[in-house]
Amino acid sequence: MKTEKEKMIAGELYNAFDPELISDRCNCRFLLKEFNDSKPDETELRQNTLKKLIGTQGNNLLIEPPFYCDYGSNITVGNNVYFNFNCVVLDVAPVIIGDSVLFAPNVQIYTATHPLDWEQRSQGLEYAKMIIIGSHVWVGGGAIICPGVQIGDRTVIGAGSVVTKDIPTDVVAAGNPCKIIRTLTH
Ligand SMILES: CC(=O)SCCNC(=O)CCNC(=O)[C@H](O)C(C)(C)COP(=O)(O)OP(=O)(O)OC[C@H]1O[C@@H](n2cnc3c(N)ncnc32)[C@H](O)[C@@H]1OP(=O)(O)O
Repeated sequence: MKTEKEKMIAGELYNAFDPELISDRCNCRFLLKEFNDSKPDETELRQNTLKKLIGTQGNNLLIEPPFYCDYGSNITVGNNVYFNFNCVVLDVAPVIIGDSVLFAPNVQIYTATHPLDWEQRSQGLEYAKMIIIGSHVWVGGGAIICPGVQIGDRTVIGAGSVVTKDIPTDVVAAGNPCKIIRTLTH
């Protein structure tokens, strides 16, 4: 039988108040506090904390505090990834980010979702859908990436967008809901 954690990662309905998950979130919050309370010149402390916090990371991950996430362990980032101030990643399901990706301030990445059926919601059951962001993507300030979305390589997402559906490679897309506004030729 699957544990609640295994169900969560697999995108199935799970109980978020399972003791193992509560403990994982608590550990994550201690690491976030250490990171977010660090001083600007405590580079080594920040890097060491990020190594413990983020599941898999390439070289040169740079995150401006404050940063928030649910588990950290479900985040995979490639090389040269940058998060500006106040980004939120609800990594209930995996969040996979490619190389050389820029996140402007206040970007929010939500894999977490809840049943639309109120009776299921009131039982405390929830689920999550994986998010994949390709390489060389730039996500503008305040954008919200909704559960299950994939964003293709080299694409630009405009500030304030709500990305509810997949966005292909090599486009500029913006708005709520986020739509392609032009194609990029390189
Ligand atoms: C790490 C960091 O990133 S820190 C920097 C933080 N900065 C940002 O977040 C800025 C993000 N930049 C944007 O959102 C820009 O508007 C861009 C990149 C999307 C502009 O892309 P361009 O292709 O140059 O779009 P352009 O300015 O020509 O606008 C084209 C149309 O899209 C609209 N548009 C542009 N940006 C947006 C947006 N964010 N939301 C909604 N509509 C938009 C324009 O109003 C215009 O509409 P119109 O044709 O009806 O007049």
